[in-house]
Amino acid sequence: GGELLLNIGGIFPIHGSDGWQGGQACQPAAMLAMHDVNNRPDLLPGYKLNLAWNDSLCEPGLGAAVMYDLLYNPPTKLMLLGGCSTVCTTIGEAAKMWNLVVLSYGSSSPALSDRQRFPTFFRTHPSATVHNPTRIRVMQKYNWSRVAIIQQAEEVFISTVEDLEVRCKDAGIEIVTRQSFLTDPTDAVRNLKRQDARIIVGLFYVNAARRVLCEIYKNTLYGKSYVWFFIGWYEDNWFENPLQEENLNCTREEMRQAAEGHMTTEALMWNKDNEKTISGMTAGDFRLRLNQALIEKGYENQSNPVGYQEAPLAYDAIWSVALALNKTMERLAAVNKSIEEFTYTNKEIAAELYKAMNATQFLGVSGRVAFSTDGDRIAWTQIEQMIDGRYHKLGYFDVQTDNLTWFNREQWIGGKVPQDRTIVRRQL
Ligand SMILES: CC1(C)CO[C@@H](CC(=O)O)CN1
Repeated sequence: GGELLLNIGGIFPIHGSDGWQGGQACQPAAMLAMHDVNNRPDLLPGYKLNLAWNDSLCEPGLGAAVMYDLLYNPPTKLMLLGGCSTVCTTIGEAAKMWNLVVLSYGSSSPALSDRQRFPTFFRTHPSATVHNPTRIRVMQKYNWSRVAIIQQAEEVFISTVEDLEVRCKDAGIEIVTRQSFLTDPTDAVRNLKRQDARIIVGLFYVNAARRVLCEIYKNTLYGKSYVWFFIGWYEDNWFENPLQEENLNCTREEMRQAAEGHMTTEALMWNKDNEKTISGMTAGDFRLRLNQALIEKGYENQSNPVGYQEAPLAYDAIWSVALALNKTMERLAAVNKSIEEFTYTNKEIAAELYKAMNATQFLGVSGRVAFSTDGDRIAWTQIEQMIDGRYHKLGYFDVQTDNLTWFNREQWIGGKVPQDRTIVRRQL
């Protein structure tokens, strides 16, 4: 009691049906962090962090209205917390008019790495381009220098492929063909077959992935001569889901056959379970507390809510805000200034808040939290392979140290690594 409040605004995608409703698990995770940072006597002494938030439904227009409501109503907010990519591209571009740092726990769009458009934007959620150095590293491990790409025509995948093309060129890896489709992948997959593609990177949302997989089966673009790279954040049994409802004319067994052996890449969002983090919790401890919080919110099976996977990113986002505010208050005190002087036109304090956020470095429940100069989360990735219908961890990759941890668990049909092209044997 009696402490002054440090106010921040929050925008969470909770309801709605478009995009990602990750606020369902991320808002409860953020509240756990609010409780924890406010119970730390060494953080924000004399103050309490206060989060005023509302639901964006992952709709940019509504997200903008929520932001205006937060900014045009007292008290002054020191920073904004954002959710999905579509909302953050709106909020992130507008925030500079109020000199506000925006920190997102749930946006993967590569477009958000543009410091010209988003000068004060940071994210604890890595960009979708985080997969690309990992894909290249695995290709190099198996000497694959001739690959193909197939993607859904969505902004996030278009900009991810552009980044992948640049990296392939730098690595001397030839892209024999790049196929894209809007909703029906039939022609795109058939063209892959025609071009004799063997090592193929596929970028699409999970419902499109099921359609691609069925086409893979029908074109026999699977088995010992092919390697597919899919995205790793689909739900585990994603290819056994409602095949009838999406009028896929492949049986469960055919989908399993086509899926056997494919590899996936994804960003690590949960730290190794046994490591103590800045809050004193391990990621395992956090999981238990999150599950309890979700049960209290009425989610009977705690992994039910959207955003469960990303919850550590929201928890660590609040810690990032608290640490940045703490550092800013110390630096202002040293020149006899106070954070209470902050207004939406005070560029000096805004610059201090930006510098503090930019320098963030701590071990959170989502792993090491640090930002690139573009405000992007620097994250580890993990590589898995579908073996006998189940995902097996093959290894981890840390792009910062170019360190690939490999468990040698991969399995190839016939025990031979697939080739990236047809080998023509000269008749002696
Ligand atoms: C890994 C995923 C599902 C990618 O999309 C993010 C949502 C978004 O980018 O809008 C949430 N996390």
